[in-house]
Amino acid sequence: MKINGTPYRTIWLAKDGDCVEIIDQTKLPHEFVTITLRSLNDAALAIGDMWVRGAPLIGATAAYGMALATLADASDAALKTAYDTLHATRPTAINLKWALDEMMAVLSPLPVAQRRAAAYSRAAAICDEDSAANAALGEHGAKIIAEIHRKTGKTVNILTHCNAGWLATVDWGTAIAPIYKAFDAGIPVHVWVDETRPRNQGASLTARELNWHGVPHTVIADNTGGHLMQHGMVDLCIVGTDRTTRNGDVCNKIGTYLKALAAKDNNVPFYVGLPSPTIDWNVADGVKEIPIEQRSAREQSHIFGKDESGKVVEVQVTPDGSACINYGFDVTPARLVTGLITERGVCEASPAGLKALFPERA
Ligand SMILES: CSC[C@@H](O)[C@@H](O)C(=O)COP(=O)(O)O
Repeated sequence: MKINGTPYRTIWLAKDGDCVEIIDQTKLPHEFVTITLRSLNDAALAIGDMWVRGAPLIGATAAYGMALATLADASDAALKTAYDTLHATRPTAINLKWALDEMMAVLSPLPVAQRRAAAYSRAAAICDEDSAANAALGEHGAKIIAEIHRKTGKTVNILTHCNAGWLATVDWGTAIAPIYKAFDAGIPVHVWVDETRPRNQGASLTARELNWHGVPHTVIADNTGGHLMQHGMVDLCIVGTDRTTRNGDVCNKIGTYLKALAAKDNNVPFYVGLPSPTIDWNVADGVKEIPIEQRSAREQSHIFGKDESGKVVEVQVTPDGSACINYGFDVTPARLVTGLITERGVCEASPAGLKALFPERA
């Protein structure tokens, strides 16, 4: 996507052909800074400390992390260390394991001397595949938005949670890709952006990228969505996901479940955008089986923002001594999901729906 007319992806190979460049998302929305990753450990830090985040981008960064590891050592033992190091960074997004497994499947059978070139080639392909899948799911999802506009003749109001735009992927985004495609096709849209405490990915990242693209949007406190839905101010919800089970349960940023409940109560369609590497075919019951990341309590007790002088500062919002807990994700059961928007089309959030689109996985 473009930033002030310049096309960007969220991750790309540096000019030297070895290092990898990323956008430091911890600095957004106030500063645009890129970081050069030079080693396996840099890639692991980038994922763990959320310089990059969002399930597809976590996967792409892990793939390049494996490639960076081969610069130092491409032996079987070194690959295993790289796999384990990267896999331990964040537990919930299945794209991480998917990308690592893809890399291992390509690298393990090769002689050590051929692994480095093969690793860079597969990592680049994973990035291209993610971009293409998201563009395709965007086209499918845009048809849903277009249909609502055809029926109402009015601006389509879409609520989204967290950041599932191009910053969360290699390009295009998942939940936001349909919005970009609809907007670019001239359909009038307006996005309600949940701020998404505690890390504020909505307020800082979704708002930032919608703003870059010129898409009309309004940032709301996380608790506002239900009220808007009761008053007919939301035509549909679209969110992303970090892991969707073969039954269609959707794990996504904490607070997604409450939005799905409110949507159900108000007959607002609730869609989920996802490229197929986000489907965990090994898991059926999302509530029971998906590991939910718990991050530092400091992300709950403190908040970053820009002060009057333009300096970015961190302030404490809770009293000294109050305990905080920070669950990163929750699971929305399939029964609350209207449909899954994938690169192959839209399906019901159910085993049958997913099997129909991905018969080779049945
Ligand atoms: C296209 S991204 C889908 C999800 O990864 C996104 O909605 C999300 O929850 C990201 O969480 P984050 O903790 O910022 O990595």
